[in-house]
Amino acid sequence: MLLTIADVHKSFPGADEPVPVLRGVSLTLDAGGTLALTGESGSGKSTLLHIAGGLDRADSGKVLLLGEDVAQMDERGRARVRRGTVGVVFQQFNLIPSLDVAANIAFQARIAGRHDEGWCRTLAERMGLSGHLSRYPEELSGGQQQRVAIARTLAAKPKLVLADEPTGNLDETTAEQVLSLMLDLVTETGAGLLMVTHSDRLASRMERRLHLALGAVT
Ligand SMILES: Nc1ncnc2c1ncn2[C@@H]1O[C@H](COP(=O)(O)OP(=O)(O)OP(=O)(O)O)[C@@H](O)[C@H]1O
Repeated sequence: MLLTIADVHKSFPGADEPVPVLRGVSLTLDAGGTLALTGESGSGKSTLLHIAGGLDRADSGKVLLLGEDVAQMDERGRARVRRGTVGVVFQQFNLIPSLDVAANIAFQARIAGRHDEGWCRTLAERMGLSGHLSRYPEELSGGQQQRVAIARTLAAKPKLVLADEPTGNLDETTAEQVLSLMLDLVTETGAGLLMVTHSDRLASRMERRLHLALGAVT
């Protein structure tokens, strides 16, 4: 199993007392599997995604990433697991404005020590970015920028891809196209994908779907 989350609880500090955000959430994700996470605004989707990838820590429960319990790790341990296993795609593309497309795509893989020029070229081709490699992010459309962001994440060959509304800033047609590319590539690389989305249509493209309401799976 790639990811196992078992009975995870998480609260954030409130004005008087801690506010529970996740109340005993469990899920599993296989390598090569795709899981959509839906739910109302504030239901805890992003919090769960962050905990799944070791970006934040659960108060209690288990978060097993390839068998290692991330929930019990300190910040250093979680950072090691993140670098080795996890790739994140955000709604805001978060590209580096001073780097061209080729350098943006290679950036995370270089940091992780897993840069592979051939794989970067393949990703750029598959994402329809080959003709834009020496352009800068500000010279690209939103859909192109998000394709760069996805290529950058996949360039580091993550085993778990976490995506927080990755197409939330795109129009519906572009969103569908970008999601198709991401799903193809994730499936081909054998990674698992956990994606937060507000869109029923996009969620229906994933193998499984989990709905959160008030911090619990319904
Ligand atoms: N760092 C934080 N400190 C305090 N409260 C937080 C923090 N992060 C999230 N919350 C609170 O936790 C709740 C769940 O937030 P979360 O972002 O996980 O929801 P979401 O389902 O992803 O919402 P949206 O769809 O609007 O992005 C919200 O009430 C939010 O205000």
